[in-house]
Amino acid sequence: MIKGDGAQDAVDMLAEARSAQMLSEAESPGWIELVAPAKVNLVLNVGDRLDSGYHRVSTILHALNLHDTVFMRRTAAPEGSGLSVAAEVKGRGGVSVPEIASADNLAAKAVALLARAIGRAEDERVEIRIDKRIPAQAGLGGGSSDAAAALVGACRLWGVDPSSREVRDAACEVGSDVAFFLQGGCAAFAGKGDEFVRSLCASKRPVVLVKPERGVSTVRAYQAFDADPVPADGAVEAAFDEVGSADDVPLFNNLALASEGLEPELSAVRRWLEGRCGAGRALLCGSGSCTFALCESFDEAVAVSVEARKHGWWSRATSLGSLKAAVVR
Ligand SMILES: C[C@](O)(CO)[C@H](O)COP(=O)(O)OP(=O)(O)OC[C@H]1O[C@@H](n2ccc(N)nc2=O)[C@H](O)[C@@H]1O
Ligand SMILES: Nc1ncnc2c1ncn2[C@@H]1O[C@H](COP(=O)(O)OP(=O)(O)OP(=O)(O)O)[C@@H](O)[C@H]1O
Repeated sequence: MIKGDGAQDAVDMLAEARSAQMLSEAESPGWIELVAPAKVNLVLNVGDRLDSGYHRVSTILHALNLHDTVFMRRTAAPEGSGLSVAAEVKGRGGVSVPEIASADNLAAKAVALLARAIGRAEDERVEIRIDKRIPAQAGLGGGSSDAAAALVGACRLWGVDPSSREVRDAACEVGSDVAFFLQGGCAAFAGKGDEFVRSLCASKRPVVLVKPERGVSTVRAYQAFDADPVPADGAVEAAFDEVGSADDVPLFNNLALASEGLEPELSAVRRWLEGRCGAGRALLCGSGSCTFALCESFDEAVAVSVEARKHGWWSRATSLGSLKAAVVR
């Protein structure tokens, strides 16, 4: 639900109070707290469709300081009951969360996959609680980041090495963006988006995020791309191979046109942001429906965000950062 400025402030304050309550809960024995950052794709260069149905991509992803918070603990379960994983999601800071059944939650799926991969057969219950500040179906990778954080959390609870092959394989099986969140900062990935190529020097640049109410399904965006593919240009390929710093990456996303075709409001958001932050500074986040724009200062990002909310759009001022899925407490 989109709210006006005053209502938004009240919701933010209430969310912080509730969050503090959850933190003290997490401080009780057995709970660990993890950070699960959002991402943007500075470059998303979609190529051929592979036999697997996935597309070959070259992408440069960057973590944001906007993040979900994931709480986890394990408790004993009756003998013979095996492993059960329960995940619960609560929207924070004005983010409304779709109904996600525990078994469908990407964080719960990731933990179950890892247990299978390492042959863990204890009778136990793993509980996951997610404070969600990253909107869903936004192209910000929220579900994927929660999954990466849950993998890191399970490693801590079970004494598993988070850099092990089993963790990497479980990440790739859950989704193509998950591997990035284990890496964090700014990094180039290839394959279906899950093959690490190299790290780039991360930026701290302020950004503003703007999302219309409706989301975009990633599957539908790639289908629309196939119906009318947009080729990458040579300069983008060179940047993918050579640029060393996030601040020097030229923004590019050849999936954006397909998403804009599915959701015409996305072009309006992009044009509106270009008018405020400058041409070439605004880009769709992955498959959308969120668009980000690079700003000169945090003050500018806040001012644009306040304006965007007046249009009924969800918006946040944040910045690029070096976060990755990690235990914080
Ligand atoms: C748009 C991006 O977010 C950019 O980082 C990713 O490419 C998508 O990442 P994701 O949400 O983790 O996507 P996945 O859960 O792996 O895939 C969802 C669906 O998107 C399509 N998909 C995804 C990645 C890819 N390289 N090619 C695809 O065609 C497939 O139809 C797939 O079934
Ligand atoms: N923990 C989770 N958080 C958010 N969505 C989840 C989660 N687990 C499962 N989902 C499902 O995944 C769908 C996509 O959610 P997500 O927020 O990751 O989208 P996205 O930002 O477009 O992803 P991406 O950028 O990786 O394409 C949601 O519609 C929801 O049904």
